[in-house]
Amino acid sequence: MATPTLQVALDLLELDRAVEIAEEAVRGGADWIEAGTPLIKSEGMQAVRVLRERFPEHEIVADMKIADTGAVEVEMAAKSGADIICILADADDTVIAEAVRSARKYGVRIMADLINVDDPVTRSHELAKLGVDYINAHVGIDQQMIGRSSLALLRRLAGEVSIPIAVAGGLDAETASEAVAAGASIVIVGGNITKAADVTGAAQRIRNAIDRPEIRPREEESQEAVIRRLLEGVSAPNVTDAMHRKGAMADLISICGRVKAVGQAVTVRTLAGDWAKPVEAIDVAGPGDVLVISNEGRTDVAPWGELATHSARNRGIAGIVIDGAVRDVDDIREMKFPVFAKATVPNAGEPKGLGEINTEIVCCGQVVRPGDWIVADESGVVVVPRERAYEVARRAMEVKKTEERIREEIRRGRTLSEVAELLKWEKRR
Ligand SMILES: O=C(CO)[C@H](O)[C@H](O)COP(=O)(O)O
Repeated sequence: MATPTLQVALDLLELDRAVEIAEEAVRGGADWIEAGTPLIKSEGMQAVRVLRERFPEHEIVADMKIADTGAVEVEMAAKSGADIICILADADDTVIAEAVRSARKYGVRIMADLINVDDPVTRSHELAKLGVDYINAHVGIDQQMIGRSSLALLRRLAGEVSIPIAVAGGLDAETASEAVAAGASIVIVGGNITKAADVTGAAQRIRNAIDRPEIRPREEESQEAVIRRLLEGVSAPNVTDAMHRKGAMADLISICGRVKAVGQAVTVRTLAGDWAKPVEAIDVAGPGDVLVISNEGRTDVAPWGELATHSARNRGIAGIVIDGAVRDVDDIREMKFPVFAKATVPNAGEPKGLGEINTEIVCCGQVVRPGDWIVADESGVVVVPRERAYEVARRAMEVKKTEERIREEIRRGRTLSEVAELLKWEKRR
């Protein structure tokens, strides 16, 4: 078997950063360098020209995702220095044929990207007949976030397609290894190299994995377990970033400081100071749940205190969120239990039993339904609608990874404004 090719996809907006990351990735063993679609949209063909100039010995891939005017776009990329140019596999045959004719004229190759193609096997046969050089079994970044897998797509194609197959979409060292074992000759990796603080190390790990592919048995994980694992690995700010700055509850503080709670909501609506329903909800909730209590936003009377916290902890409850006040703060702090409240106040109310458990509530400005996911840490509390939990958890993890590289660049001496090119990206109107 020929050595698989490792292609690093530079899906950034800033050319200087992209070049620096490419240099580090090449040191880690990347063979081909891709000007990713966002980079091309941000910097135009200059991105391809600069990469060509800086990496004369490497193949440069221009991920144009061509949908129309195949000849013109191939010509642009070829004249800028690309060796391989990407086209959408579901572009019309007229576009593909023109792109291929143009590619032959300029001595470059065409890679067809199967993103969103309904019948990838039939389309791959057609593309091969049209003269395309490579097929890319690609699951796009947004599609990955809802759980679609590039490996599953690759496995449908393996053995069916006569031209070399590339694979792309959320690959890491483990899945890259599986991709080679499943028949990929080109492994395309974006975020899991380019977002790493140590880009060279990340590329090296993937290089080793594809040079010596091995399949390790995977443990099946339920979707709920995946969501929990991902959310436990990110912060509340990562989560609201992933939700376009939505979902954060207002005015809450962490009573015990640096603690974290992740879990599905058991909701409680109670009347000011009536602590019967909050305490009954401890018995309704299971291990790993978060009690979210709406107390009419009142901060002059506490429906929660030390004994309730003790009981919740015994039951394995992950945390408590109260649209109101708590008391016995010194004891709760000793327990280091995740309690988030608006205020502290010494007086309790009475257990009258008014209110309800597990209905939709509004807590600190956010609608919370039973089963919605809660992520709470020292920055505050975020609600994730249960039907979007998997996607948001995946996106939050991507936010965290992106920050890892930015943090590294700041550590090396750039300002945040420089890294993000804030002046360039100020909104014009
Ligand atoms: O073409 C792309 C997105 O449309 C990406 O370059 C491709 O998906 C590889 O990046 P990642 O490994 O982060 O998925």
